[in-house]
Amino acid sequence: MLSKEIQLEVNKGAMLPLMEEFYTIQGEGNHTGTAAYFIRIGGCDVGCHWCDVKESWNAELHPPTPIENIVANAVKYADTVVVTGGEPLTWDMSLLTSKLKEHKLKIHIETSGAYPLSGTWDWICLSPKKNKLPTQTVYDHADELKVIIFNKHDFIFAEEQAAKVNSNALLFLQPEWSNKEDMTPLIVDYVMKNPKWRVSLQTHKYLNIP
Ligand SMILES: C[S@@+](CC[C@H](N)C(=O)[O-])C[C@H]1O[C@@H](n2cnc3c(N)ncnc32)[C@H](O)[C@@H]1O
Ligand SMILES: Nc1nc2[nH]cc(C(=O)O)c2c(=O)[nH]1
Ligand code: SF4
Ligand SMILES: [Mg+2]
Repeated sequence: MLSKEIQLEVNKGAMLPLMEEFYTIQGEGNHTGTAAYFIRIGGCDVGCHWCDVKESWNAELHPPTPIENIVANAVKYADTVVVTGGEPLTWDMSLLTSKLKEHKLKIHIETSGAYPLSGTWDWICLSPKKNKLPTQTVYDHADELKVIIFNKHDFIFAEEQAAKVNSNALLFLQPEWSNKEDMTPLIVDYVMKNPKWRVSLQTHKYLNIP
């Protein structure tokens, strides 16, 4: 149990349950291959059965950390920060993103969109989930839509989500990692037949980097 004072700071977004921070190469989506500092914030109740960071789900396992400390680390490494989780929009991202902007960092988010958009972002990657569909604000502001393909039905879900996202969003299909041998060939065929989509791979896993 957090003390009342700390809980209030977390509610404001002045402290956040930090799981890990690491400097690496963005492995997925439009910015694949580019250096970025990742900030992984704990807490997610979406419950994807194939989630590759289930350790992030329980926010209580991750220490409430002042955003000043998070920002002080980020500025040492890169000019681009990727905020991920867990589900970062569980929390109010306004204070974190305004502090990062004071240091002129480019700020990207990886989100399921399950909660309303908070914070100010240079790039929003929306990866929608069937269990808890995105809120309208995230569909409206997403820069890229990245749908995970675990089975054939997910192509139908991908088209439904593409119809909901704003018309400027870039469209990506990404194989679910444990099923990639079966799904990647289907994605390749699909993108050749439907070239508005692009292939996204989790390249950091092939490179054995975080
Ligand atoms: C771990 S999530 C954290 C951010 C946010 N909760 C979300 O789902 O977008 C980061 C990205 O990894 C993707 N992802 C998670 N598990 C995956 C898996 N097993 N295979 C492929 N992509 C996965 C998510 O869809 C999301 O795009
Ligand atoms: N290298 C690398 N790229 C990523 N892109 C999105 C990630 C995430 O977990 O949000 C991720 C990650 O965990 N590692
Ligand atoms: S929404 Fe993201 S963090 Fe949450 S369970 Fe799904 S993939 Fe994992
Ligand atoms: Mg990841």
